Amino acid sequence: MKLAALTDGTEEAQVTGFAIDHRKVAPGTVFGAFEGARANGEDFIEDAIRSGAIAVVARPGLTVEGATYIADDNPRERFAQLAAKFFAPFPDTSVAITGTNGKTSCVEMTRQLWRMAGFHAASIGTLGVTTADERVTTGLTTPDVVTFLSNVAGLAREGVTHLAFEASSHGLTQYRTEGLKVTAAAFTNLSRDHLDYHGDMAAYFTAKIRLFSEVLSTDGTAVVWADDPQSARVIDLARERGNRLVTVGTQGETLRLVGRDPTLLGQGLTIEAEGRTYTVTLPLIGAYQAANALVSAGLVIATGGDVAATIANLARLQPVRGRLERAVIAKSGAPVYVDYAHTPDALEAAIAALKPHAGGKLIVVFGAGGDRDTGKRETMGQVAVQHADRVIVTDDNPRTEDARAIRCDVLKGARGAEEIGDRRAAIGAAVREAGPEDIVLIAGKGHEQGQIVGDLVLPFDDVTVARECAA
Ligand SMILES: CC(=O)N[C@H]1[C@@H](OP(=O)(O)OP(=O)(O)OC[C@H]2O[C@@H](n3ccc(=O)[nH]c3=O)[C@H](O)[C@@H]2O)O[C@H](CO)[C@@H](O)[C@@H]1O[C@H](C)C(=O)N[C@@H](C)C(=O)N[C@H](CCC(=O)O)C(=O)O
Ligand SMILES: Nc1ncnc2c1ncn2[C@@H]1O[C@H](COP(=O)(O)OP(=O)(O)OP(=O)(O)O)[C@@H](O)[C@H]1O
Repeated sequence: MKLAALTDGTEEAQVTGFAIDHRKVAPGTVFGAFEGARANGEDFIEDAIRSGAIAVVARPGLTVEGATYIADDNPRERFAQLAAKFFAPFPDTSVAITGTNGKTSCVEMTRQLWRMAGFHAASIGTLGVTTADERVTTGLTTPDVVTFLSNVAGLAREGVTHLAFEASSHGLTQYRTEGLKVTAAAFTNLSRDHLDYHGDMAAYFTAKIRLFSEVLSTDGTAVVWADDPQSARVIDLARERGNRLVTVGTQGETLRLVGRDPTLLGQGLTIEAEGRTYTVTLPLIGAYQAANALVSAGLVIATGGDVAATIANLARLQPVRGRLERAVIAKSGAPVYVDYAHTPDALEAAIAALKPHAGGKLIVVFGAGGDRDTGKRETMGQVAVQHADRVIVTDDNPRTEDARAIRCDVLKGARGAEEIGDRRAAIGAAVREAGPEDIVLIAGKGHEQGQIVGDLVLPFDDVTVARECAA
């Protein structure tokens, strides 16, 4: 493709690709030079041109010699728009999910629900680029703009028509997904996070809400978890812009959750929609998984899905990897869950989610990582003993620290807890000793596949180990 086709100019040079890192520039590349948090891409313009860049997108006022200079007050946005023209076409239906928690769960569930409805669907997020056949990790929740747009185009070439992706606040601030038409956007919730990057809550919320104020197509639909205190602002914004609205939750109007009955293995949901009442058994547990399932159903309905069929399909949702994932049912009948919770808040949320489902004891196995925030260890111990009935403190990526010393820190807050350093032995004790009405929670690793000891990553998967212990 000629550069002129992208810029509407007259440049004859052939574009071969896009890059925002000068080390990835090849002959024919359009280079985006942006000021970042750690480095300034403008410092690498000359290197990029030496490597063959034919155009540079950057802020106005620079001296660029030897390549076409595309100056723009918002170079990240301009770069993304040009890259989108280069990489297009994309799937017809692309939806984005933002919020502090629940993004990964929602993209996974939305993809599953679309597939059940017969669409060729994919998702992009923390767990990677996922299709029916494979999952490829990118390392970020919202990949950088070139990785994102090239992957989305690749999915379209494979025949994917429906894409759900996570829009992190970093991704939104850095215009990583610009240029892709977003047909529906969902908001899950807002709580404190990432203030190191955004500065304060107002800036963080502004970053998130850009999904609705600028990224969502003006003829698109806003899907909102209406029970969150910040949802009113998203709803107001959607109304101001004339977007269609789908609201879900106990305060929702499109899908109103009027009943939730936790059982040992799932939860019955009663949902009012379009003047009818539906009941469905969600095979996932915890109030927030019900919330994520409803947001995902909202997205599917927002993109043309049938209301009754979508609600019925909730009964067939598979757990998201490492997110309150039921690994196995112990011989006694006790379900064993694996969750990624590795902070005090997340541990408390995971225990709170499971507690109403347990007729007997809630048994928690967890540890704290080495070479990381030491302050959270005692608090995690406190949270565990306060909310669970039996607590086993074990190892979780001790890294270069003494594993016993880490456990000791956790145990300072966890009076009455047991200590079993070896993670396999700890999981084994919990799984074998759980009674028929009990629930086991193995927290901390979720989808991760290793135990980091020193500089070594020893293969370790909580789900596999739980299954082996239950066999
Ligand atoms: C804070 C942040 O988001 N950083 C990301 C961002 O960096 P930045 O634009 O600030 O880049 P920088 O390192 O200051 O460099 C500026 C520019 O110079 C370029 N450069 C830099 C060095 C060089 O030698 N040559 C060169 O060309 C860089 O490619 C960049 O374009 O752009 C880089 C290239 O795309 C990303 O790799 C980098 O992600 C870092 C590794 C990261 O850890 N990001 C995390 C915080 C993140 O984005 N997380 C979110 C949210 C996760 C969540 O919700 O939990 C996510 O979406 O994953
Ligand atoms: N709707 C929700 N409301 C509150 N907490 C939630 C919700 N969904 C998930 N969580 C909590 O957040 C954790 C992470 O869930 P999930 O991975 O879906 O979120 P995320 O926004 O993608 O976060 P990350 O990018 O860190 O993976 C869960 O283990 C749970 O503790």
